[in-house]
Amino acid sequence: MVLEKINQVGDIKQIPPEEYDTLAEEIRHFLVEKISRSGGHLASNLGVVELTMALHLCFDFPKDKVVWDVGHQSYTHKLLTGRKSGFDELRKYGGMSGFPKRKESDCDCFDTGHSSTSISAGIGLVAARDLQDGDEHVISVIGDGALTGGMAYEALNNASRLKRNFIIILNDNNMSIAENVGGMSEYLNGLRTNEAYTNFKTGVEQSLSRIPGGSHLANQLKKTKSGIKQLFIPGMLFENMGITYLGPVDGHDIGKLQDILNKAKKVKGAVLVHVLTRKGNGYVPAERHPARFHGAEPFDIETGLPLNKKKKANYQDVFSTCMVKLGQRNEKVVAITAAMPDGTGLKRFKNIYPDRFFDVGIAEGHAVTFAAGLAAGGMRPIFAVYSSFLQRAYDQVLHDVCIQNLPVVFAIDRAGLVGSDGETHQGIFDLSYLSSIPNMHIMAPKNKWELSDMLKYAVEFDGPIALRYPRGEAYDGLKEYRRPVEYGKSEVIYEEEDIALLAVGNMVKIAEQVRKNLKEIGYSCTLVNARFVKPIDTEVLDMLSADHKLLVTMEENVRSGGYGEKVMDYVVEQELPVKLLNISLPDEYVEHGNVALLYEEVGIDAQTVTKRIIEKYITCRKEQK
Ligand SMILES: Cc1ncc(C[n+]2csc(CCOP(=O)(O)OP(=O)(O)O)c2C)c(N)n1
Ligand SMILES: CC(=O)[C@@H](O)[C@H](O)COP(=O)(O)O
Ligand SMILES: [Mg+2]
Repeated sequence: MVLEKINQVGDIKQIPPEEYDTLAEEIRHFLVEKISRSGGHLASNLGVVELTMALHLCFDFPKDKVVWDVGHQSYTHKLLTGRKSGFDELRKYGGMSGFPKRKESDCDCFDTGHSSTSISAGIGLVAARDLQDGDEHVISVIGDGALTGGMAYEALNNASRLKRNFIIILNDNNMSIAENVGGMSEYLNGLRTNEAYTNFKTGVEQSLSRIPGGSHLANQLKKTKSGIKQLFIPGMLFENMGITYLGPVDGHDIGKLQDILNKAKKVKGAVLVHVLTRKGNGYVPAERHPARFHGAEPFDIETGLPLNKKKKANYQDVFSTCMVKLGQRNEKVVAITAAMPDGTGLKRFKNIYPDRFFDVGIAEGHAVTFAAGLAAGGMRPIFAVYSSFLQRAYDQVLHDVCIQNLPVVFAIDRAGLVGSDGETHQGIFDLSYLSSIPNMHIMAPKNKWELSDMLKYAVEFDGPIALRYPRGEAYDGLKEYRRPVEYGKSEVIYEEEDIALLAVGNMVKIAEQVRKNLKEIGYSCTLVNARFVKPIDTEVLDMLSADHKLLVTMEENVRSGGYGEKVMDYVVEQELPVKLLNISLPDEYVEHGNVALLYEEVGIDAQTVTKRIIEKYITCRKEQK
């Protein structure tokens, strides 16, 4: 086994070139085998095996720096930098992250997770290097999908001013998670597929070189600003911006990759190396279904089918069905995604109403302002977006939607702990960052029927409104509690005395279990489904504080700026005679791991909450005596 010889960074340089192909094959085999058990980002990683090997052959890590955009494709890099054994605990709590982490290795120079940051970070590393007279190479590896994100353009705009070497590798597999979209994708398609053009260009160059003075003419033409230059230089867009373009090159040919990277090293200023790869390369199911194998659940290697059969509908399935119905009922309804049509459940809407569906690319900020424009133009836009990805559109939500009080619906998916993707992807801040914005309204459904009811309510609502729901299986309990959604009103599910649990969204399910535990040991306990986080239901707080000793707020969001703090503000301001317990996440980042385990870690599982309530209740009683 060649892979056995790879135990630390630099080991690949001892491997003879004739063994490179075998090593690539073994790495693929290793990745498929490990990810089939742990789950993870398979297709993107299989696509960059040779590219990563070439990088490690041409550069010296950790002295040289590579920034992986999104970072979901960094598995081979981890493998080549002494982290082989980490794959047994990949994405598990306490185990190796699925993304680059500075704390994991000195070969990871910059943490990523959200898209389109690598060129900015790379330029920062270059500036730091130059200010300190360093001589290391800085390389940013960005995918064609990530190149749809606005930050990447802002960074390219800046990169043109660089005087010293900075290498941008465009890993173009002609795919985002789903099909890639937009003008840049079209442009890259032109560069990658226009073989006739490439042949024509070479032909013209060769013909010129045969006539006296022809080579000189060819070189002169390359230097002009004229349109004829197009005949010689692909990647004109980058060239015209002052960024040298090299390629396209076959990203599965290690020799060619080494040649082009060695050329790129010598360029003064920013250079973009256009590398063509195939997502899922070498594993047939992933080649055929790159979207399904983008972020794969554990699967059977032979068939490629998931090992765990889905038993119940996900929130995303429920959302998908509701969207189709809403689209049918109201032709003003339009749906927007920022490159996540599959994950958010908008694919069916896209297929049925293609004209009212917009995939804007990995461009959350643009998506929000685009939605604002649609709303200002009389449509009812629903932007389905992961909680953590909406973080980067804060100003657009405030400046473009909320100041104008426009009726945009934010369907905030993956709200709460998402699990294996870890700290960059946990959706635990949205209640805080949205609720500080005037005019914004926020709801959270307790179960799948309420998601549907809230979505209908939101589409009719005249102003900005968000509903947040978690990743995965939709709760199908409490079916009989389905009173109509009313502005700012919560829903009292069980009414007793002493302790009142006020739970937000999916925490209602946990609160049910907590209530059961408390009742088993003799406590009397009310359960309220908060429904609205903004505005909070003050009437229910007035009512509960009259005949309860303790109000317990429960939410899957950080404490600062969350529901519990809003309740506390009100209770304190009104001097209500009741004690409070705030169950929320600590103001910290939560690492990767199984969600049930993370619940225990952060103390929002039913058992821990029950224990904390009993302790608090006992203290309250003592104080009252
Ligand atoms: C801000 C943000 N939005 C959405 C995502 C989800 N996401 C992760 S990878 C990806 C597609 C990236 O495509 P590309 O850069 O081409 O990489 P590939 O998977 O094709 O290698 C998306 C949309 C993200 N990580 N960050
Ligand atoms: C890397 C990335 O940002 C996405 O691929 C993310 O991992 C998707 O997560 P879901 O599996 O929750 O759709
Ligand atoms: Mg891609």
